[in-house]
Amino acid sequence: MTEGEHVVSLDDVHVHFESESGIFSREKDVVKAVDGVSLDIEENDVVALVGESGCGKTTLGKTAIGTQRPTEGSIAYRGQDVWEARDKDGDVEIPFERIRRALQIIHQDPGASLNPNKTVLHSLMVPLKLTKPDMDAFDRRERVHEMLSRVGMEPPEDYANRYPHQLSGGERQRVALIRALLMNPDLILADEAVSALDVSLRIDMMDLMLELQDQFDTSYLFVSHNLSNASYVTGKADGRIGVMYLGELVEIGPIDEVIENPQHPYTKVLMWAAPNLNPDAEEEPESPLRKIDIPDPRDPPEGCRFHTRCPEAREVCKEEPPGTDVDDAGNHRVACYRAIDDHEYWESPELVD
Ligand SMILES: Nc1ncnc2c1ncn2[C@@H]1O[C@H](COP(=O)(O)OP(=O)(O)OP(=O)(O)O)[C@@H](O)[C@H]1O
Repeated sequence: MTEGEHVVSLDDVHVHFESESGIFSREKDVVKAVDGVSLDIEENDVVALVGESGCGKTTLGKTAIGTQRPTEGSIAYRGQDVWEARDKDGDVEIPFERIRRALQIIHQDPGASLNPNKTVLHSLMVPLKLTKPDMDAFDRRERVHEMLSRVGMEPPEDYANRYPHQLSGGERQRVALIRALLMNPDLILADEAVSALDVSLRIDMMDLMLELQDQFDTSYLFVSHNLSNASYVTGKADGRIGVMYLGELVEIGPIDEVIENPQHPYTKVLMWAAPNLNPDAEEEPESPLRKIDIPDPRDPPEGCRFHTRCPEAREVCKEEPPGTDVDDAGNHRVACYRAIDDHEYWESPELVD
């Protein structure tokens, strides 16, 4: 990788979905699932995206691994535009096939991505055939057994011969993780990958992912509606947390800074809702939101999208969307006027409903 090239770089990415608004209507509604997000993912990075259901986390994650085409903006893998590679447009330095292997996913429901009619051994041989075509069948089998032992599935010979339905949810998720890792990826999108597991298994799975990160030299993009999980995994890995609201990345920064010094009022709301991150929660039983309902993503509010619910909103927030302000080190970004000391926000009247 030459200097300045990130593993994955999203530049002003928009993903808008069109849908018919009604049976008799010819009008198209547009859902702005992702709206103007820029994000760089580095070597051995851990980034978690958090936010309420429907805020665009999965869509942004899929865009980052090249399975969702942006409607505007670009995504590059090690400097190569992913969709130009896919379309064989211009000078393609990294073929799409290589990019697809480098960018992997594990889903919330690994059962859905494992073939129910194939044994664990069969499913795990597939990536090895692709990445190590010269390896013979005996060595492949050994490698699969070694990986099963590595994730605690002992005896591996037994697990290798099982079908997905003969595994628990946690075991299936481990197989999905091994399968992704055997592709030698540079980035794994873990889309709610631990959400379906019970709490102790969740921690085990997150620990395992981080332990294997060093061995496999990969980065992770975690998508989670649960701020506690996201902060656990990024805290352990010294990673970053990105907060999404209605298609926008409203705050991103190193985990300690975001949790200890949240800048966006929406990040503070998410923390209020995560009791283990907010020791004062018992003293603050009232939700800090002005309104509970999330606005319709087909018709997001003008100005700052959060102004309709924000406890700190002022008249000026109804006008221009706030740009992202960056701290001195340039690594904690927040899209809120409150981050700018001399902004006219501070003179603007409070918003009353
Ligand atoms: N293929 C699609 N066609 C139309 N709309 C879509 C499509 N995929 C997602 N959306 C819409 O885009 C918005 C963002 O969805 P997305 O799944 O990315 O959010 P999310 O934050 O991951 O939510 P969740 O946690 O519920 O999965 C939602 O309003 C969703 O309904």
